Amino acid sequence: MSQQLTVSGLYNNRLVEHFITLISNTTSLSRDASATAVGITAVATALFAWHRIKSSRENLAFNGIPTPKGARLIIGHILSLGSNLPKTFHKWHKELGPVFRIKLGSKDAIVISNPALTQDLLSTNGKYTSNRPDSFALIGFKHSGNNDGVVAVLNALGPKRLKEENSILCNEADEFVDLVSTGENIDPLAPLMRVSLNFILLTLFSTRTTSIDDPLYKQAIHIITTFMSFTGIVNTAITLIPLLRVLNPFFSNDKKIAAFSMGTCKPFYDSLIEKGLDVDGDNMVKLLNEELNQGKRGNYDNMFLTINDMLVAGTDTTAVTITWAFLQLSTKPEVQKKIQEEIDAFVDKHGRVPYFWERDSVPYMIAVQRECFRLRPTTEFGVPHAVAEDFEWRGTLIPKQTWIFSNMMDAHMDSKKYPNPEKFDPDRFLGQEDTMFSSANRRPENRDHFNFGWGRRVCPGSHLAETQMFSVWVRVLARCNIMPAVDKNGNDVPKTLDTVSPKSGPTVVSPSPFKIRFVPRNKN
Ligand code: HEM
Repeated sequence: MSQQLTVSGLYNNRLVEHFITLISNTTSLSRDASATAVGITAVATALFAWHRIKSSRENLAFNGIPTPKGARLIIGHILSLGSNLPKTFHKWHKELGPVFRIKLGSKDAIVISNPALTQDLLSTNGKYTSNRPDSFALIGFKHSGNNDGVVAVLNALGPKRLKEENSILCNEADEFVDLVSTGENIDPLAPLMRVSLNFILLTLFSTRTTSIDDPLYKQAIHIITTFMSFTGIVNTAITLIPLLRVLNPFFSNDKKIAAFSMGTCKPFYDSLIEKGLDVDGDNMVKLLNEELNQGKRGNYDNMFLTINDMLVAGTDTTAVTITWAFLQLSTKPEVQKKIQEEIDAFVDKHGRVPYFWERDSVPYMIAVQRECFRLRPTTEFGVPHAVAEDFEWRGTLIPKQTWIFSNMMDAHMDSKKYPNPEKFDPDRFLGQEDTMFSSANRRPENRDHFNFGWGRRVCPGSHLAETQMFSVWVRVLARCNIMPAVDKNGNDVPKTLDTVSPKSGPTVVSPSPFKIRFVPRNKN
């Protein structure tokens, strides 16, 4: 026994030693002592080799990427994240630099803020960094790497097709203005969600909702917000704590989503698809069914993810972006006035407001849109990427399945790219005439902002989002002044980015409820 322990002692590893003692204690009871010694030595050698490989890999892994204090066994940094994630990450960036790593339950994650480094990690090394996390909740996102249906649909909805479909966007935007331009206090988020939702519903199924009380609206928004509630760093990380998953298998997001997908989403989508296939004229489900099912009716499971992707990724993103921007505009009458001068000049000449492809007639409005979007990103940390296989990045091994979050909040406050980043200064974007869509595919120094993500995963719906945002902005500002809400004595109750808190949790960060007014303009 003492001899065996001396052999194991060479390895200078308490765990291995303990393991060998354990085996030798049990085996030496029933076997010949020398055979046992050989067996134990073999096991110890194998364990030692495994341990050395593991520790040398661990030493190289994340070599040089700092990590904040406060990680605990099993839960990692979850308890240190706090309730205000952008603030916590900003503090960690200040302490540790533009790249740091954290543990979210059992998961390794990298948070990166510097745009040039993010470009290098997520675009130049996109071959390794373009997966989505296995356990990432959004079914559509999770599978769009393998199921490129949604990207195909969105490509089909490219600039040319969107020009043809422009009247749909304009009609929806006009209806929005008709509805809200009462001068009453109103929270614009729900009616703006309806604008985005209707466009997707009309394009896919040739149907639309008639109001925010329409059961179709309610059910669609229920599905979208439920999916969204499964996402977000903290929500997802908590479901990754192995112990909790063992105690309660339903703690796993996957199980919750699977139950929700089959029980709620499938019947909803099946019925929409059936109706979409029955109508006269073209729509996307007819094309999809032709392509995927050779036009056969009855089973549409293979269209489900594409449809879900479109609805979930395309509805609240755009609506939330416009809502944050209108909040910012509501306390900036002088900015609105300058935009309205541009729009009015166009209307005087052409008898109508400009379309998206005529955006060079409203350069100041475009610059203001970009500045609002910079100051309040729609997703604070993008949509996480996951590492597909171990790879070396700047002398550091980044292990397979590491998650990567790009910190949009900090990237948009980079004072080299955006001098005086805290200041609302649309002039910084004047002269950038290209679309956000083309800017999103440029090098970071030539990009306007980073809201549409990175590399191979860059948002395929950015053109649709931008066209829609344009239609709504131009129609609202042509007809209304956006003003603060008033209290019962008629006094303004101004709200700003500092006083309307973001609803933390899901990936898309919507504002807590707030009200503003759309007051019809008196052009004289
Ligand atoms: C202002 C509105 C929008 C914002 C801010 C936005 C932002 C994003 C971001 C940050 C990503 C992840 C990029 C990355 O992984 O690096 C993404 C992905 C995606 N977006 Fe958008 N998006 C918007 C509108 C839309 C619209 C209107 C659609 C289509 C209906 C859409 C469809 C998608 C899809 C399908 C993906 C997943 C792509 C993939 O995983 O390969 N998005 N979006």
